[in-house]
Amino acid sequence: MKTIIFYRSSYRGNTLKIAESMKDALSAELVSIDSNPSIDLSDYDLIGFGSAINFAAHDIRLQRFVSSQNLKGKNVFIFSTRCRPFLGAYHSPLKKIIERKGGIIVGEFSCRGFDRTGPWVLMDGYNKARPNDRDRFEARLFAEKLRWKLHPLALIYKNPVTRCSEGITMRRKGSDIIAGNKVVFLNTSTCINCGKCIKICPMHIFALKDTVLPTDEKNCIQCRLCADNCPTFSIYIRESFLNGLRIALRESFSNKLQNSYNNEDNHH
Ligand SMILES: Cc1cc2nc3c(=O)[nH]c(=O)nc-3n(C[C@H](O)[C@H](O)[C@H](O)COP(=O)(O)O)c2cc1C
Repeated sequence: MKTIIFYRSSYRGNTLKIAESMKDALSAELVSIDSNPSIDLSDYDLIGFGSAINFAAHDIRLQRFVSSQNLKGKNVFIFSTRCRPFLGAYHSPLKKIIERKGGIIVGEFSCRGFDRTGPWVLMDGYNKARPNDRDRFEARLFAEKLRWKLHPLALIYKNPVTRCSEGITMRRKGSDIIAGNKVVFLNTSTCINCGKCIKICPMHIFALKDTVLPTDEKNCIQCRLCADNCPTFSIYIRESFLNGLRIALRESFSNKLQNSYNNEDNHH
């Protein structure tokens, strides 16, 4: 599926982070509209447009760029980063332009982005460190889902095949498959089974069954070595107070964590 993503990310590069995650998942070309691109879109099966929300709508330059394109019959998705916790009608102006140009909107995505303008200066910025790993993970899932939705065999083949092996909780999110349950989330659609996480995890929570899976996530200590070293950003660790508590209890009242750490042969 030939895909191109146009973006503008002029404030902090927030939207670019999201665009890059989508680019990877869709094997897309990524083009900044600041380079004044003049590209014939007739060859493309899917076209993405994304920017910050600036004053309750997509960046005005992106809106103008979209207005100048011929999108007749084209599948289009849009995305944004924004400061406000909820999206509301922020996407409406761009959606109207796309519809006017004959495009078909097949998906939309938005997440929060760091903002240190206006009142947020007082607290040295709002949405600190956003988009974060989870936002990028969600962006990839969104893109994967689009890929499946637009697959020529999508009607017959409604969900991607699960590469599940016994004993692993599989969580369905839309049509994407995530292995793991509460702590370690592995996007099996994007995982390339390189085994880097198996090698790097000090707690030996990953194992190669038919494919790489987090088989022992209860022993995860949230060190993030796996997520930070995953070449396809397919791992997300849910850091939470409860998980911190679980680790502390396991460490204090049993030697399960120590055993897992010491057991070099565990699951390899
Ligand atoms: C000039 C300006 C106007 C903005 N207006 C809004 C707004 O109306 N609503 C909102 O939620 N965020 C608003 N923001 C926050 C940006 O949408 C947010 O920081 C975004 O992630 C920036 O993305 P970028 O780094 O890709 O440009 C505004 C930021 C700037 C700089």
